[in-house]
Amino acid sequence: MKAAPLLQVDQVTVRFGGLTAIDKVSFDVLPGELLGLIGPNGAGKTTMLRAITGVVRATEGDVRLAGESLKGLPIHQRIRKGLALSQQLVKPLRDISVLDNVALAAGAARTASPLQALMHVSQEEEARIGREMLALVGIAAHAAQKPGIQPLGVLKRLEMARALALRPKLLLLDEPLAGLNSKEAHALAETIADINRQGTTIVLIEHNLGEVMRICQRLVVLDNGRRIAKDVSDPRQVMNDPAVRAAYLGGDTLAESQAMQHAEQGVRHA
Ligand SMILES: Nc1ncnc2c1ncn2[C@@H]1O[C@H](COP(=O)(O)OP(=O)(O)OP(=O)(O)O)[C@@H](O)[C@H]1O
Repeated sequence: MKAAPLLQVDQVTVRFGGLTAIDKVSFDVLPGELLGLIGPNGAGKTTMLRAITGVVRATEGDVRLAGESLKGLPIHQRIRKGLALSQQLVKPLRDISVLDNVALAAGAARTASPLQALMHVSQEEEARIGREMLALVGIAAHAAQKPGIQPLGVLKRLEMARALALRPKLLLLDEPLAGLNSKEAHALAETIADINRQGTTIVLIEHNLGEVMRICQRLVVLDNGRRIAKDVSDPRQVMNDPAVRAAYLGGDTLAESQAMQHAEQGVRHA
């Protein structure tokens, strides 16, 4: 029997004034999955993540986590229910250590505000979770250092560790590989696959299609706010779908043709 979906996005529409950024999009995420959410620039990927986490309100439709509707819930309550978003822009607290940044997030998972998290009694437990998460994302050696001196690759991993410290049922990753060179991107993609193998369900937004196809089990493709491409079991087949090729190549921007190149390299190397 097929497992019940962990996340159900049901006919979600998001409008900004006259612009429809998401148009009646539906998809499910199964427990344990690593699902890629892809599409060319402006397709609506980030808006979809924001609608899931409650940063923007869906104009229509519903999002359910473990069967429970999130309609009307503010961001912090959605986090309590098991969502965590790791953002593209990395913004750690610069004056405390890498470990304390993660421990603070672990505390915030159990209290209502960052201030309460700071004063939380079981700081040892939070530090333990912090160390565990830093090891999981591969930056345990940086625990005592300040974020200010860390390269982007480490900061991206720190951002991921902070999201994981919330012990989410579902981790949403918004372009984690952006700005990294190909070697760093490959290594971080491997870490994301590892996090998934160790039990975290993940939705990954990413333009680096080679890495997406290497690590994702299934893809949802957006274009102009709509879902395109059939649901196929092999993500590498998705790039053969004429609608997907047209969506990526139709824009004719450098980024999009690079995306296709990445995809083709990914298929060759897989
Ligand atoms: N807060 C907002 N107000 C008005 N329009 C918005 C807002 N956020 C996004 N949009 C518009 O919604 C559409 C989808 O944008 P979105 O950022 O979700 O796309 P994306 O697929 O994440 O793109 P990219 O890959 O370039 O990050 C775009 O036309 C964008 O200009």
